[in-house]
Amino acid sequence: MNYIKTNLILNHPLSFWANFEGGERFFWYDSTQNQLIIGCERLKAIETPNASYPYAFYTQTFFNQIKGKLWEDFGGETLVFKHYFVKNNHESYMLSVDGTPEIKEGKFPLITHRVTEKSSDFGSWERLFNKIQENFAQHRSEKIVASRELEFTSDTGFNVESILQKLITNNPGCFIFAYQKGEKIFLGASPEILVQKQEEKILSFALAGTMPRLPLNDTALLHDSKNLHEHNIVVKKIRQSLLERAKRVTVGQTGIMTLKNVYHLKTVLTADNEDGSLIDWTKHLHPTPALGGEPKEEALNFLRKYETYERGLYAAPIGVIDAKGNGTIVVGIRSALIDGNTLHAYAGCGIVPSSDCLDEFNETKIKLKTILEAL
Ligand SMILES: C=C(O[C@H]1C=CC=C(C(=O)O)[C@@H]1O)C(=O)O
Repeated sequence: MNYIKTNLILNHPLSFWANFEGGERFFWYDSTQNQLIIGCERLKAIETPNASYPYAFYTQTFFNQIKGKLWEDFGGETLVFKHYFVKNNHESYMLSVDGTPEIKEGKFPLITHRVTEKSSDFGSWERLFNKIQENFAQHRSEKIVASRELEFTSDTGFNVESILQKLITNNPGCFIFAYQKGEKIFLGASPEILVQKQEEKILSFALAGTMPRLPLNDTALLHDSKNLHEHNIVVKKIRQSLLERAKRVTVGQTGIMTLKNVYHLKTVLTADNEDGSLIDWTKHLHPTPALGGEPKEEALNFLRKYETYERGLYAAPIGVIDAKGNGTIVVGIRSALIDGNTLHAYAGCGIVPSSDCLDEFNETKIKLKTILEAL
């Protein structure tokens, strides 16, 4: 495809996004590299990212099949767009395949949304938690990542530009994403790389094990047996999955990732890519036991049966792939789906036999703050 490149300096990069109001569009900000990519107006869905398109936007739903109306026809495609805006430390430009649109500068004030929570049901969490403990008692699995969906409404609707700005400010070190199709927008700030490909180098984060960000918890987390167990299941599984396709795999030292409200245990794994595209690797790794459980199939069957709502793109692969096939796929956690005046927020946590029901419930509440503090 013949994309025309035009230098474009914007006072506010969201002006590009806002210019395509109501259309299909995606937003991607990698704060680790200070790189922003916005794509607007679907050109088409493609099978394999290739040199014809500067960037492809990839989403894969958590489960292969979608249940219910909310997530119907939303995600599960590799999309290329007619117009892109790219900004990094060196350049700021637009790429367009279909004429060069005029971009008007906009103003993007920060809004404080007044939201009402539909209900926060500890009873249903407790039932799910107890079912998981039964599953452990029957030796069917060793870890299951349970989640919650919460509904918030706002009489005035949701101002996506304001939410995105707050997500960026509040979450250094994270990947800020938004995908709009029709009336619905999925957005969030994920700290977790599922797989990153840079030529022949493959990288994946084992990110699991959490404590609230309070003094001394960073060191406590490194020595907490429940969290280390939860974490090591993920390290072991990702290492094994990488070894199935790569000869040399390196497991880094386990350390702490510090986020606005929580500490996580984090281990970086790297491998040499012998063959396989970023999408092949994504399909091979998803879901790690940081999002699904161990063993994978048992956890997936369990979650399908006992979680009462559809996960859609929550905890599922989402990211950007460039023309050379390099890119980053994160997992869509610390996220929400906005549908008109309703926002569905998601948060989960890894459950192991020694987990405590109330502690884990409280952990999901802290993780939900990523979204709630951006409203
Ligand atoms: C599933 C989520 O978090 C995962 C990522 C980091 C730490 C996690 C944990 O400690 O349970 C989860 O595995 C979520 O935020 O919804």
